[in-house]
Amino acid sequence: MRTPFTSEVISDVHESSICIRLYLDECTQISFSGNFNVCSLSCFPAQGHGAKGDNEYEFSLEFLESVEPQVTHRSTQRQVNITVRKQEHSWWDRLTLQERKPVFLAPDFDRWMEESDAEMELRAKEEKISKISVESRSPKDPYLGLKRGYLFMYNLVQFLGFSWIFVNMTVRLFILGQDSLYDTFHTIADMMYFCQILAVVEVVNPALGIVRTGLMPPLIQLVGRNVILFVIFGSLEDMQNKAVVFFVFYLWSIIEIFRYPYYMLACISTEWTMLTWLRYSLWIPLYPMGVLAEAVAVIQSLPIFDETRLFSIPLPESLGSSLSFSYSLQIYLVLMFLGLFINFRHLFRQRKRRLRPKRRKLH
Ligand SMILES: CCCCCCCCCCCCC/C=C/C(=O)SCCNC(=O)CCNC(=O)[C@H](O)C(C)(C)COP(=O)(O)OP(=O)(O)OC[C@H]1O[C@@H](n2cnc3c(N)ncnc32)[C@H](O)[C@@H]1OP(=O)(O)O
Repeated sequence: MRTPFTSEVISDVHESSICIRLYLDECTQISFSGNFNVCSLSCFPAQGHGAKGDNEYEFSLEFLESVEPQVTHRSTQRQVNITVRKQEHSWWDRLTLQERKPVFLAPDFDRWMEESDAEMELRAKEEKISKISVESRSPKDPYLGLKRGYLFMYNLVQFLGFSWIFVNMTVRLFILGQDSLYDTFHTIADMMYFCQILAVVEVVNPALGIVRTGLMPPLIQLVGRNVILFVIFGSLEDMQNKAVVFFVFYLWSIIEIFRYPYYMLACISTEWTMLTWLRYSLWIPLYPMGVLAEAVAVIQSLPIFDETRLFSIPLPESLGSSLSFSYSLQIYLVLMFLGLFINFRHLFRQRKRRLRPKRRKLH
């Protein structure tokens, strides 16, 4: 008697069954004959026909617990798959009675299942079924192609805009060194104005149901950035040649050169794992750094607003001449950290949802 396999038998274990795969050596055809034993000791006798003629083959395994006598098997030219049903549906600590597994036996970890995997698998199946039933109940959107085309173009334009900003700032930093920090505004502001005005679309999109996300996080981001860009930098010439402009613009642009391509791929139902990871991870250091840089800009602008009285609110003479805009900005400083907290929590949830490990595919 010989074993029908070359070097190893691969097996995988599920709650209710075991699948054993034999990789055939000289056999081109193999058929199992006779009955397989009940209880835990199973003999697998077979007749094979191959290059070396007809041969009898056999191997045996003593399973940890009892198995059903009926065994199903399917043969191809390269391998035989034997499925053995467990008598009781339960999770086994190991496959064989003997603690050391036979040398010819190797687990197939791609298909191996443990109790926790099975639960995950069940949950994934339930989620899939409920998704399919929701999809089948909701009518197909006739404007889907149009919406996707519009979003793709929007994201492309933003990606090009922010890439231009990022590349321009990086090149200038390399060529001019520290000097480049002080005239960022004059070289970059027009493009940043364009991108940030266009970003109004990001609040309009969820409001019109074009993208399925909350209104608040993009609104906080839009208002937050535009206050800094238009009110702090745009209206105060004294702020425009400060180094903080460089840090604010650079931090904004780094996140966007990953976020917009991610959205572009989403529009064509494509996903690159690395890009998804970057989109949902880079914000962890960048968002607090960005808000910190913005807070520095606000703090630096306070004495300038006090001095210039720009945007100050006129008061009745009895209360003094006017209320400096710097008071509003001090309240805004508190709101900024509240906004950071709301968006950080939102992005953290999004990250958990998007980077959830994908379930292993079985069979
Ligand atoms: C009432 C107003 C109060 C104002 C108070 C003011 C206080 C302000 C203080 C805050 C200051 C913040 C200023 C900002 C600073 C910085 O930017 S610092 C630099 C670093 N910044 C970041 O890291 C933030 C980057 N921004 C974002 O991540 C987002 O813009 C977001 C608004 C924070 C979250 O976006 P959201 O769209 O909700 O999440 P996503 O996971 O990205 O998308 C959800 C789904 O929607 C789809 N989608 C969204 N947009 C698009 C699009 N343009 N095109 C295509 N698809 C889009 C996306 O694919 C997701 O779909 P699913 O995957 O199917 O869920």
